[in-house]
Amino acid sequence: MATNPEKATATENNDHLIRSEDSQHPANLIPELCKKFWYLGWVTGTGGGTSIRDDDLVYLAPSGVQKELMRPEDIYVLKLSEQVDPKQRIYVRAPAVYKPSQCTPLFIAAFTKRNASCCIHTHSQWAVLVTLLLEALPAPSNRVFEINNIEQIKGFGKGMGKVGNLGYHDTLRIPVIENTPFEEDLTESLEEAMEQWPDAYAVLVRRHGIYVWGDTVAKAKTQAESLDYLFQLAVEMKKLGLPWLSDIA
Ligand SMILES: CSCCC(=O)C(=O)COP(=O)(O)O
Ligand SMILES: [Zn+2]
Repeated sequence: MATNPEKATATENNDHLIRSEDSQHPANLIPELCKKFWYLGWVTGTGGGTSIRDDDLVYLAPSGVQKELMRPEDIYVLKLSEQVDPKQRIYVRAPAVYKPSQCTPLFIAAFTKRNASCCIHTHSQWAVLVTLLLEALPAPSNRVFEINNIEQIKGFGKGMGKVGNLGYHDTLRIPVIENTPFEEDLTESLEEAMEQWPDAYAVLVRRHGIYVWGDTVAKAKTQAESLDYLFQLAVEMKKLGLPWLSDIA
């Protein structure tokens, strides 16, 4: 069932939460990152977005805005510990003119279920193409992207809370969930995929894009970049008739 959020209000203005001279402050970093992601084709036409958690505070973009043109004053802030009902979010800072991102429950899932500090949602065409290539396969192969023996796989951690990164010969697996008409209705299947694939740092959404998270903003960003590289490579490999999995020792 769609739970399209209405305009959110905060009890107090709390503008100090989004005003900082520090370029690394989430309210400055989210617009900065989204600008970079727009140039990569990840947040085209208002799609996609990024959220950052700093301890209990979660920083979110508004819904339906040009993500590359956002400013710190457009950013929503909520306290994770204050959320009781997902349909009645409590914001500690909310811009008057917008609604919060439809991706809010999905970002929150990455923070609560994975203890992530950053979650990036892209509408990258490479991610979408990979889900389309997988769609043609029989179940359950159509529900996971797998690739091995490619150097860029080393860019991924072994799993949240685990030490070290994947090795060159390891197989990187990214689960795929089916799209829904409303973004927030993806939450249940995203959470199920997180349960089923505890070491995954990302979930692909068929014909839609991807959610990628990390223990830090830098890890979420570099993993999103590594994935996009691998998806582009995978599409080109498919065109050349090359397999994504190989048994090179
Ligand atoms: C053309 S974007 C449709 C909604 C979507 O998939 C998305 O990622 C953006 O949601 P938001 O509410 O953050 O604008
Ligand atoms: Zn989306």
